[in-house]
This record gives sequence, C-alpha cells and structure tokens, in this order.
Amino acid sequence: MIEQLSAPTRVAVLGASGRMGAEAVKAVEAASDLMLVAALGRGDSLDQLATSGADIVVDLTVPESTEANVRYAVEHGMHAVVGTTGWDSTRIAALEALLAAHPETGVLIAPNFALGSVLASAFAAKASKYFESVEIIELHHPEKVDAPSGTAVRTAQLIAAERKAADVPPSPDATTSELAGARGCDVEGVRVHSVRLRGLVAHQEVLLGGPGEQLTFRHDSFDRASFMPGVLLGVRNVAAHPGLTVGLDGYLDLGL
Ligand SMILES: NC(=O)c1ccc[n+]([C@@H]2O[C@H](COP(=O)([O-])OP(=O)(O)OC[C@H]3O[C@@H](n4cnc5c(N)ncnc54)[C@H](O)[C@@H]3O)[C@@H](O)[C@H]2O)c1
Ligand SMILES: O=C(O)C1=N[C@H](C(=O)O)CCC1
Repeated sequence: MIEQLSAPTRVAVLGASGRMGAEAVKAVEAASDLMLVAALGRGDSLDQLATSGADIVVDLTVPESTEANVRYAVEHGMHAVVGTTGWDSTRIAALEALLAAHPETGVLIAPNFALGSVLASAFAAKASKYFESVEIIELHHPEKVDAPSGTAVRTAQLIAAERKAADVPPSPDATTSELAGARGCDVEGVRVHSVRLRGLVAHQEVLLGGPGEQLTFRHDSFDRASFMPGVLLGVRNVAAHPGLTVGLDGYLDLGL
C-alpha cells in the first residue's frame, strides 16, 4: 500500500530576527508538518511573502507595522497568525471589513500564545463577577515598547464583559487626589498597572478582592519557549477558522 503524505503547510515569519520571531522560526523549522518558506525582517519587501507561496503568515513585529502586514497577507490569500500588540478597536473593525471581502481567509490575533496565560485570563474573567474589586498588574522585560501589555488589555476587556453581563458595580475606590499614574490606567473600568523590570519576561496578576478575602490569578512566562505551543496551535488551526478570531481561547475548548 502506498502511504499518502500530505504536503507540509508553508509558513512565513515576519519579525524573524526579533525575540519572538527568532523563537517562532526555530519552532516552525522543528515541526515536521510545517515548512518555513520565508523569514523576513524590517526593511524586507512584503512581496517576498507572495513569491514564497506561504499559506500562513506569522506576524511578530511591532505595533506600527502589524496592520499593514496582515492586510497584505489577507489581500494575497494567506491566513495570518498575529502575536503583535496594537490591535485597538479601530484596527479590528478595519480588519473585519477586509475579511468580509475575503471570506475564506482566517486571521488569529492572539495577545498571548502561552496556554497558561490564556487559561488564567479566562478563569479570572469568570471569577471576577463574584468580587467587589478587580485590578491587574502586568510585569514585563524593560525592552517592551508598549504599555499596558496586550494581554492585560485583553484580560481587562474579558473581565469588563463578564462584570457588565452580571451587573457588577465598578470597583470601589475613594481616591480623590493622586500623582499622575499612581492608580495605573483605566481599561474599560479595570485599573491596570505596568511594571518594567530587568530579569522579567512576561507575567501578570489579576487581583480579585472581596470582604476579608483575595483571590489572585498569576501567570509567569519565564522563557519565550512558553509561547511556541500556542503559535503552532494557531498555525495549525487558522485555516479552519475563517474570519477573525481574537484570543487563542477561540481555538480551545475551555467549556466556560
Ligand atoms: N502574543 C504573544 O504571546 C506575544 C509574546 C511575546 C511578544 N508579543 C508581541 O510580539 C511583538 C514582538 O515582540 P518581540 O519581543 O519579539 O519584539 P522585538 O522588537 O524583539 O521584535 C520585533 C521584530 O520585528 C521587526 N520588524 C519591525 N517591523 C517589521 C516589518 N515591517 N516587517 C518585518 N519585521 C519587522 C523588528 O526589526 C524586530 O526584529 C510585540 O508586539 C510583543 O508585544 C506577543
Ligand atoms: O514581551 C512582550 O512584549 C509580550 N507581549 C505580549 C503582550 O503585550 O501581552 C505578550 C506577553 C509578552
């Protein structure tokens, strides 16, 4: 009997010389069902994506370039797995409009590829409606250019949605005078505090407070290897999920 071997999925990585991109290049190269066909950095022409014949583009670049990169991929019939931050509601709306014109194309925007982080955010959001107070502390390496982290923004949005659906009042806070920034920033009613510290990679705590008790959800990425199973999960599933998916939880069965 002749065994039919399916052709490997052709993957291009954008931001290939960066901290995440370099790790993703190694992960794709090590996967027998995937083939790395392009590894592009700043200044490389996006036309190399089209000529590479990539099926899927992985974007791990910078907030200023990710939108144009994804647009190019979608317009050229390639699915996209995006880890780059900076996808605010305006950009998301524009991408959804673009995808409506390319209904077979899938895009995954994953603020965090670490499975533990995805779970921690989902569990924290579910639990948050049972507590009076919620605040987020995100802690990252000092090379990070954006604050708050994309993960913290996403977590705050999930929390806000759960609390709104359950009619939970805003977290109590009697502050009437403060130094700028002392109370962090406000993401949909959730206070988010950003720490940048040498030695850290990517960490987050969601603090939930009620009378006489506190529940904390903490996740730590000690190494960028933590993100790679999620990157590969995204690459292997994005073609089966046409349209836009925000959050790797969209590809998981969390049963929440
Ligand atoms: N989703 C996740 O799990 C996750 C994890 C870590 C980092 N991130 C995010 O991924 C992004 C990259 O993080 P990093 O730590 O690797 O940053 P980095 O600065 O180390 O890498 C970014 C790379 O992209 C390159 N680049 C810039 N513009 C480009 C373009 N137009 N085309 C190709 N390459 C381009 C830069 O030269 C650099 O090498 C950030 O937005 C970060 O927040 C996401
Ligand atoms: O190192 C970074 O930069 C990270 N960015 C993402 C974020 O902003 O949430 C994910 C964690 C690491």
